[in-house]
Order: sequence, then C-alpha cells, then structure tokens
Amino acid sequence: MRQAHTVDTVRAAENRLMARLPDGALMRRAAGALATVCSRMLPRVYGARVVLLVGSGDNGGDALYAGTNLARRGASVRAVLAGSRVHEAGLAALRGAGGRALSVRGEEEQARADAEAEIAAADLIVDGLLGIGGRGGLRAPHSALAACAEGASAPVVAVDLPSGIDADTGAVEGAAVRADVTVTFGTHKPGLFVDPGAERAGVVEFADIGLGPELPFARLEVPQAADIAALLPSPGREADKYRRGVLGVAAGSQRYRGAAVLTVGGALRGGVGMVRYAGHADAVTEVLHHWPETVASELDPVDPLAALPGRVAAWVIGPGRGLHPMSVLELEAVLDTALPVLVDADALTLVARSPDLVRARTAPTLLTPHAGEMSRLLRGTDRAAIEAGRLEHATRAAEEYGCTVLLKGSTTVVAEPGRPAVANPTGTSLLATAGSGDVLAGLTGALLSGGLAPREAAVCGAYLHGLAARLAHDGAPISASDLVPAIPEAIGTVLAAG
Ligand SMILES: NC(=O)C1=CN([C@@H]2O[C@H](COP(=O)(O)OP(=O)(O)OC[C@H]3O[C@@H](n4cnc5c(N)ncnc54)[C@H](OP(=O)(O)O)[C@@H]3O)[C@@H](O)[C@H]2O)[C@@H](O)CC1
Ligand SMILES: [K+]
Repeated sequence: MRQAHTVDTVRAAENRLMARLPDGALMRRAAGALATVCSRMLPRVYGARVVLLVGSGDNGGDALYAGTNLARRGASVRAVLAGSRVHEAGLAALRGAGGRALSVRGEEEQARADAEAEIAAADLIVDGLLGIGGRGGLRAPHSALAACAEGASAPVVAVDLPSGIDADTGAVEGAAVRADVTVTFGTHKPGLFVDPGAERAGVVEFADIGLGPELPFARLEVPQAADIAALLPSPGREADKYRRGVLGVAAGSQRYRGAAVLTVGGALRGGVGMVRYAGHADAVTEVLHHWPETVASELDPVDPLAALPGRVAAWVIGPGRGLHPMSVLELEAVLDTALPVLVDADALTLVARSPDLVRARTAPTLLTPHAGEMSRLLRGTDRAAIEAGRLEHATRAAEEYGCTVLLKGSTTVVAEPGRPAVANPTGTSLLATAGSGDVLAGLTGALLSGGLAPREAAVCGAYLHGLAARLAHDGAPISASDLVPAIPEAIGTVLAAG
C-alpha cells in the first residue's frame, strides 16, 4: 500500500529527522530528487529553458536548488518570484550557477508580461509556488501564474504537490496548478490521491528523503495490484461451493429487473461459490435467463420474509429494490442477522430514514453510497460539499454509522473507524454509467461472502471494478453489462502482478 500522511504528521516527522541531520540536508535531498525527475522530462538538459515558479516558502527553496542543479548542467533557468518572501540561500545559489530571477510581486506590468513570455517559451515549468504550507485558494499573483502555466505547451512538474490543492483533503478552492508530474517528498500527501486534487497531480513520483522511520500510521492508503492480489481469497484445492462463499442477493424488482441481473452477474464473475437470489417472479425469470447457475426463489409479495434464503455467508441488499414497506421489512430482517451485509442504493435511502438499523448492528456492515445517497445518510450535507471533500465525508459517515463506508465517485474512498482511509487508484469516468454500481455491489458482496472483512472487500471490489472498466473495451466507452465479463480478466491481471 502506498501511504499518505497529513501535513501535521509530516511536520512532526520532519522536525524529528532534522534534529539529527545537518542544516539544509533535507532540502538538498528533496531538490536532488526533483532535479533528477526534471532532467528525465527534458530531451536534454544542456540548453533547455526551465522556468521556476517560486513562492515564499521552502517549496520555492526546493525549486531554486533543483534549478541550480540544472543551471550547472547548462540549462537556461529563470526563476519567477511570486511570494512576499523568497528562500534567500536558494536564490543566491541559483544566481551563482548562472540562473536569473524576475519578480512579479510588484505592480509592474512589464515584469508580468516578461514572466508570461518566459513561461510560454519554456521547455519545462517547475511549480514551487506552494507546498504543504499553502492555505486556501491561490492568491494573486500565484493564481495568474497557475493559469499561464496551464496554457503553456511545456510540461509542468509540481514540487511536493500542485500549488492550490489542499494537501490533506484534495480540495481545491479556485485556481490551482495542473501538473503532468508531481514529485512528492518523504511520504505521499492524501490530496494527491483524492479528487479534485488527484486529477491535478498527474503522475506522482515519490522521493524518499529518509522520513519513513519517523512516520506514524497513515491517514490514507492507496493499494497497488500486488496488495489486491495478497488480499483476494484464494480457494484451496479442496474448496467446495460453500467454502468459496454463498451470497444472498436481494436486488431488483418487477420494475428494475436489470439491477438483479447485474448484481448477480457481478457476484458470479467475482468468484462467489453460489448466489442465492430472492425477488419478484419477473426478476427471478430474468436472473435465471442470464445466470442459470443461480439458486433463485420467488418472494411472496404479501410475506416476503417467508422465502428469504437461509444458509448464506453474506448479503447484498438494495440495488433496484424499491422503497415500499415490504423492502423495509426485508432490510430489517437481513440486518437483524449476524452476517456481513452490503447495503446499497434503495436500502441506503431506507437506512438514512432509520439510521439505528445500522448503528445498532455489531456484525460487519458495508455501506456503498454515491454522493447523492451520502447526502441522505449525512443529513443536511449537500452533494457538492461531499464531492469537494470526499475523504472527510466518507470518514464522517463511517464514524456516525459505526461501520465501513465505500463512497463511490470520481475517486472512490473507503473509510472505517480507527483505520486509515483508502483511495482507489483504478477509478475512471468510464464507470459513470447506469448499473455500474449494481455490478460493484455484487462483486464486493462475493468478496464478503468469501471471507474478506468489509474494508478489504470494499478495497478489492473498487480496485477490480475500475480495472474491469479499463480492460473491457480497451478504454472505449462501456455499459454496465460490459463490466461483468471483464471482471475475470481484471482478477487475472491483478493476480499476475502479485
Ligand atoms: N516536510 C518535509 O519533510 C520537507 C519539506 N520540504 C519542502 O518544504 C515545503 C513546505 O515549506 P513551507 O512550510 O515553507 O511552506 P510553503 O508551502 O512552501 O509556503 C507557505 C507560504 O506560502 C504563502 N501562502 C500560503 N498560502 C498561500 C496562498 N493560498 N496563496 C499564496 N501564498 C500562500 C505563505 O507565506 P506568505 O507569502 O503569506 O508570507 C506561507 O507561509 C514542502 O511542501 C516541501 O516542498 C523539503 O524542502 C524538505 C523536506
Ligand atoms: K508546489
């Protein structure tokens, strides 16, 4: 797992490490790693035009020392000074190596025009405006420089994080730099993995400056293929269908039969031993038509609890199920068991009306809302606020409901009380299609029934779901039905990397 730490944690670790090292050693390490990445991004360093965007703090200092390194190797380096202060030793070093500086702090129009021309003609732009000391949206003249860099043809490399994104949350207030590559020091920052910040970070390169031993638990983790391979349940040779897991599925209705088909499909392709499906007669017909291997029972509309299957290892409930009183009875019955339950879609709306259904539960529970459903679960919080602060809201819901929460969306985030949150790296806008969530519910339910704890099932489910979308049609648009047959290839890809 890649680990990301909050600014406060980084600062404390940095202080402990600095106390043991000579002055300036950490910045030299950071700048050296940054210069290495910069030189890889240039066809050749000698003669290249490099523009450094330099703010008040040590982030600007890193840029100035990396620029010094490049200038010594023959690059033409120009520093655009935007901050109220500048890292003086870094600036002196750059000048000593033949680099030049230009300040855009004052009102002088000519200086701004010169800076814009330099940025437009650059071969590489280094964003050293703000690092972990940045607060709130970019002020002038930083905001104008960020816009100018975005309009330029040269690639942008961000120092530690793109200026203007909140390091702890990924929130962006107003203007922010858009980077092609971000070189981050000591540990990853959560904002590099959570949208809207993640989308501005480009490729994230980690530079080890020796902070590791000083770092406590992470705020956020990001799995890689090998982590998923290690988590996936591997059926032993003697495994029968019961040991591989039997999943109960309460999804779909007379009106939404497709939800039943997609949820069951996600579960079957996710490696479940058996699906026991229960639903309206029309949904049963449809499920059996697509997936004859399902054990399906028709529910009596008057007494739905009578035919709810027993002998299951976990439940998925909610996709396309409806909000009528029978659905409430069914949800109460399922949540009343001691089994792991994944609550999705309509069942989330019912839980939002009666939170104690989940709060009172001690058995493993996983809620899988999108931002709209989350705004119902967290009463009084609107959808836009949730989209802008995904990490914070997923964490809050996990705490308020006392269970695991997977918040779907541009960055899918998994939160559980007392554990680092997890951001899924395989997400793609291809998944923003009707029914895609039903497939995720079935797939993740299969993993729950195979014995994974909710957090691990959610992390693996989200990872495989995103990968399946990318693999389904080589990145071309897909429908939810295309996702289902791509799941085995996604699992195979992950296992091959493990
Ligand atoms: N941690 C580590 O181990 C290591 C850290 N290192 C590096 O240090 C970096 C952190 O340096 P830092 O603390 O000096 O903060 P940083 O972000 O450069 O500047 C903050 C200043 O900017 C300003 N400002 C704030 N908000 C603003 C806004 N919205 N819009 C405009 N201006 C704004 C404000 O100053 P003001 O201009 O208001 O006086 C504030 O004081 C870190 O990211 C990494 O690159 C490495 O060198 C080595 C190892
Ligand atoms: K930066």
